[in-house]
Amino acid sequence: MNTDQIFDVTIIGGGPAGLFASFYSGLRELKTKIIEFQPFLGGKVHVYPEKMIWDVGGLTPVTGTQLIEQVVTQGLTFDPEVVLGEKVTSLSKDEKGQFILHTLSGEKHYSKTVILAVGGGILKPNKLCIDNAERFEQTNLHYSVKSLAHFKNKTVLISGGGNSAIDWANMLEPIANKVYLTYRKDRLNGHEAQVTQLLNSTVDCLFNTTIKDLIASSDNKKIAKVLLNRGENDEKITVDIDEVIINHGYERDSDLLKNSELDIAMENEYCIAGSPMSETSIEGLYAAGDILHHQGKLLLIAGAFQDAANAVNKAKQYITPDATSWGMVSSHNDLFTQKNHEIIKQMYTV
Ligand SMILES: Cc1cc2nc3c(=O)[nH]c(=O)nc-3n(C[C@H](O)[C@H](O)[C@H](O)COP(=O)(O)OP(=O)(O)OC[C@H]3O[C@@H](n4cnc5c(N)ncnc54)[C@H](O)[C@@H]3O)c2cc1C
Repeated sequence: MNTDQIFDVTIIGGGPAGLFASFYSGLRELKTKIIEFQPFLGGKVHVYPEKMIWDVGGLTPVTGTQLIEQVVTQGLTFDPEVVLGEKVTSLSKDEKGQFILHTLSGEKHYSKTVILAVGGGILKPNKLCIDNAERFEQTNLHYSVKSLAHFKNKTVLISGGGNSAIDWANMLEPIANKVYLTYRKDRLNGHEAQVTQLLNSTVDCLFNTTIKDLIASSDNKKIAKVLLNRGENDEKITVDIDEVIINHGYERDSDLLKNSELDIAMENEYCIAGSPMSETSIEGLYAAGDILHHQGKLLLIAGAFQDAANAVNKAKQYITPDATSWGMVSSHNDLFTQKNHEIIKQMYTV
């Protein structure tokens, strides 16, 4: 990879916002690069691959996995350069006003404009604070649910009392043999309807308990039992389990914004204070998706798409001031003539 090339637009983050920005940037005929920390594209949706998503306009309910497939395919329509497994650590501008993106690997990337689509930063699940717990991560200790089928007819213990833990408990209840929920407090901390559903279900809620120890199977490969402590008297409870799911929230790595020498106006510790047109306080630097706050913000994937298109349109006009303020709609856009031709041919070829 030649990182000396100057791109028109470099998008940091390959979630829904970054991928739609990539598609739209291609539609506006901008030379585009995406840099993503994870070894895969799709962003935070990977946290909930099997959940149903209903509120993306024009899509009947899709699973997280199906949405990822769609946004990745769309995002790659115009063959952007994609750099995976790379963390952008800071941003600066050179004397010509071009952006330099500094990365953890030491590579530098150069761009006329940058779109920050970094969501809430790099998400790392808070791990279970038990010595050597990580050895079970290859077998039956999970920090997310990748496949509901994996838990079919199993005895599952979920640790956590927030929305995600409650959600997984409700989703796994009809599939698993038995679901336990351990939570350190005496009351759950989730949406009312979901909490009511959980409390009226067969899920066994073990309030005021915390995981004290993981007891291994005889071959030492899996967790066989979980030892819980209850309340101030340290009452001990042992639960036989097949699978353990930990949902203790996420640590956010937002080093990029903290380390950058550009004075990017922030709304709070995590969100960029931008305009409804996705502009930031820095010329040529735009933002889209969860990272961006503005007056008309819709904190949904649907809102991320609008931010992304606005960011690209602004980038286009920054580079070419007399360019139109938005791109030609796709149904009339000549860019798609060849692609449409191929699709129609496939549709009508028996
Ligand atoms: C459990 C759950 C359920 C949800 N359900 C829905 C729903 O039903 N409908 C809905 O509309 N929304 C839902 N959301 C919210 C939705 O997932 C987010 O709004 C959406 O993912 C935001 O997209 P994004 O591209 O802004 O950020 P993200 O999806 O967070 O993507 C940001 C990407 O940037 C990368 N990145 C961050 N920092 C760097 C860096 N320094 N260098 C390189 N890469 C970096 C990250 O690795 C990540 O891949 C849900 C969220 C959760 C957690």
